[in-house]
Amino acid sequence: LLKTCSLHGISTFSFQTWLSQARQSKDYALPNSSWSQGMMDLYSRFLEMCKDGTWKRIPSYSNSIDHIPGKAFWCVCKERKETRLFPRNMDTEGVGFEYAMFLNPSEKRMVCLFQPGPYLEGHPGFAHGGSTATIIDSTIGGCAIFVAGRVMTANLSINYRNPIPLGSVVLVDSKVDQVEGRKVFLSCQVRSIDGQTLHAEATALFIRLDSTKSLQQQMSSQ
Ligand SMILES: CCCCCCCCCC(=O)SCCNC(=O)CCNC(=O)[C@H](O)C(C)(C)COP(=O)(O)OP(=O)(O)OC[C@H]1O[C@@H](n2cnc3c(N)ncnc32)[C@H](O)[C@@H]1OP(=O)(O)O
Repeated sequence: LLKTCSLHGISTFSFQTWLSQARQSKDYALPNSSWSQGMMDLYSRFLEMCKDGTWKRIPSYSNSIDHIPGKAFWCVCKERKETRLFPRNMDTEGVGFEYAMFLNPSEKRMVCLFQPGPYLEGHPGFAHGGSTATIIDSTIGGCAIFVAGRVMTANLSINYRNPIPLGSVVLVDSKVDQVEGRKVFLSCQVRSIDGQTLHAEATALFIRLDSTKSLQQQMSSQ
């Protein structure tokens, strides 16, 4: 029997159930030697806030399926061993997307600590806008999935305000603003650690894929 919990009236899989499903895979959201002191300090600060249960650290895997609560339902193909979650597609630590996410369920909020590496370069010394879009989509998407279940990005609108230096650490802060039927509206800001520099801000629309059944009902009927 699947355990579920209710988040502001929305049925979601229990965090523990999902964790136990994904426990065999390598977790890439743990500190490694490429993380700067700023990244480590921010990570420690959020870990501290996890102690009373307000925030939850979100593990990160190289295969997309491992991220999905109730992954058996999502997995329309049998095995996808050759695929990789896009932001986890580089084997060398520190060269691409280094990131760790934390979820605040009661605020319907997901934050992502992001350190862009040298292979994400756009203009010399700065992160490519597409890499910024990727980390925003992943953070907002993770937030939407945890709050609403099976969703896909329908619209993502980004205003780039200040370039992100490669090797710096930024905080991607996203939240669900509104849920209207199958539509989940979210917003996001990307800021420097000290909060003084706004790098980007975004709004997004995600669509819940099954209009008739909750995830709980879908899993129960399998
Ligand atoms: C922990 C980390 C986890 C990792 C997270 C990774 C997240 C990554 C997320 C992604 O990048 S997903 C990949 C990019 N997205 C896609 O490829 C989606 C492609 N589009 C589709 O598959 C479909 O268009 C979609 C599922 C989004 C919607 O199709 P549906 O047929 O289910 O919906 P429909 O067209 O019936 O529209 C439902 C409602 O949404 C509205 N809608 C749909 N698309 C819209 C749009 N683009 N803009 C505004 N409104 C939109 C539509 O008007 C309608 O409103 P009403 O109910 O009021 O009539």
